Amino acid sequence: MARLPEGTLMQRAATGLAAVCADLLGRVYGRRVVLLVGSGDNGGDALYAGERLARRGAWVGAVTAGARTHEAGLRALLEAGGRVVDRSAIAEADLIIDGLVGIGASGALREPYAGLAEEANAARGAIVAVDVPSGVDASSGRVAGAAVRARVTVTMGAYKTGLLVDPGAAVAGEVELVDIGLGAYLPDPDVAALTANDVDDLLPRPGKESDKYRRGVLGVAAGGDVFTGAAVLAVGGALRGGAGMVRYAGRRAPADQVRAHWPEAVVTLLDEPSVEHVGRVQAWVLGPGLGVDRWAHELAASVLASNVPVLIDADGLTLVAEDRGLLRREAPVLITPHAGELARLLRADRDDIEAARLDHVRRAAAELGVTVLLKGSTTVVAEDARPVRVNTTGTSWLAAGGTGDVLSGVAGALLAQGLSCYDAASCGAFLHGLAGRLAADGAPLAAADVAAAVPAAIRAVTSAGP
Ligand SMILES: NC(=O)C1=CN([C@@H]2O[C@H](COP(=O)(O)OP(=O)(O)OC[C@H]3O[C@@H](n4cnc5c(N)ncnc54)[C@H](O)[C@@H]3O)[C@@H](O)[C@H]2O)[C@H](O)CC1
Ligand SMILES: [K+]
Repeated sequence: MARLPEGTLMQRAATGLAAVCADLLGRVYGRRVVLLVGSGDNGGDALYAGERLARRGAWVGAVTAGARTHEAGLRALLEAGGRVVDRSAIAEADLIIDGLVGIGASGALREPYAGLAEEANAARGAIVAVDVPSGVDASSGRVAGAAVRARVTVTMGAYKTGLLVDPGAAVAGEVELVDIGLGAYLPDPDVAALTANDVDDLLPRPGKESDKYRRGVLGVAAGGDVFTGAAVLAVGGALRGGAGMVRYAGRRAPADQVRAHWPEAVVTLLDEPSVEHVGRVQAWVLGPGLGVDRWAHELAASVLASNVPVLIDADGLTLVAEDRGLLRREAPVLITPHAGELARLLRADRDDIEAARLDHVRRAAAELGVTVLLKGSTTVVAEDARPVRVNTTGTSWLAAGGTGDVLSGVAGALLAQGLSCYDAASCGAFLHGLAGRLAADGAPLAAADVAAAVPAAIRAVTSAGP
């Protein structure tokens, strides 16, 4: 990389930051801006942005929180007409710029930083965080104590992992990237996010020589006498996810429901808990609504005895948590737990998993020797020796019963079409999240709407262009 004069990167960062703040304020002249300034370069960014806003006529006050303050930045602010103020100014601000700490932070915010973060959160002014909201660990999204809750985070050079993964993502607000000319030098090589173009490249498409068998046949072993709907939703996801054919295998009640909803599916009514006579499939989805009784356990063992990839979800995960030996097989396994299910599998605490999702998803992949898709407000996919893929689509409206069953069907269909567990899981999560957004469009959705919106999501990634 060519050498840049000292301070150039910070000037670029401050210019981008000031532009976002000015946009948010609408009119800059006469508005009150308070800077929370820590002792490092994060505070420097805030001071130089404050200088720019002061030159445009804003009243700018800096609350200096650290033992030291970025000297040149403070001088620039004072020369532009800004001032140092005490913390009582926070409550009256139209805009608060959080420059307490950035990527140089370690551990929970100490005082007076923690108290300042709380005061800013309680104030009426919008908060713009510099690089990351202070209190969020930039490399993992962990929040160990107090954290700033930003309206917008202006991040420098590259998206930090902590802005994509909860709980960090939840307090980052809208994330604006400022290109400071570092290109691809900053991103964490252990974390990646698929773009629409990546998904477009990975998605299997039927060719001239395709027929329903060659496109990929998915087996679905799901649903029981209690949860018949899970079977219907998983099959629906699979049909919309592009499986050439779906073979459903199960008990009477769910089988009747699947037949009624999906005449396209080939239904085998099981008298015995075995899939031996179901016919050839290229992958299985095992578990949604299956139950956890002896019959379900035997059916799970029969599916896992096959030599094709298996996606395990919901009750299937409870069964393998009780009998981890079921996971010992040659063919690949993809598990799709939420935090509670992963807690049972790892004999860990659910809250610990929620607080450090990246660490736990990596640990699960390594310890269990399978691909892991951890569901939640940010879905993450891990496989040993690969970067964790963080899903960037999705919406809070997807937190609704049955949406996980649809995801199983979509990702299972991609497995049956020949994608690896890693790609099927991450493309499945991407499409499912996008389908959720399209289906919700700002209002509640039902899981069946998500399955119905999967083709529109596929069309959207296809037309995203290079
Ligand atoms: N890296 C780049 O190319 C650019 C970075 N920019 C900005 O600079 C910050 C990183 O600055 P740095 O000085 O390294 O660290 P911080 O300002 O994040 O914080 C260090 C400072 O804070 C104290 N501290 C650490 N942890 C805590 C804590 N838990 N509680 C209280 N105080 C804490 C520590 O003692 C240090 O004094 C980066 O984020 C960008 O904003 C520029 O944009 C230019 C390019
Ligand atoms: K910050």
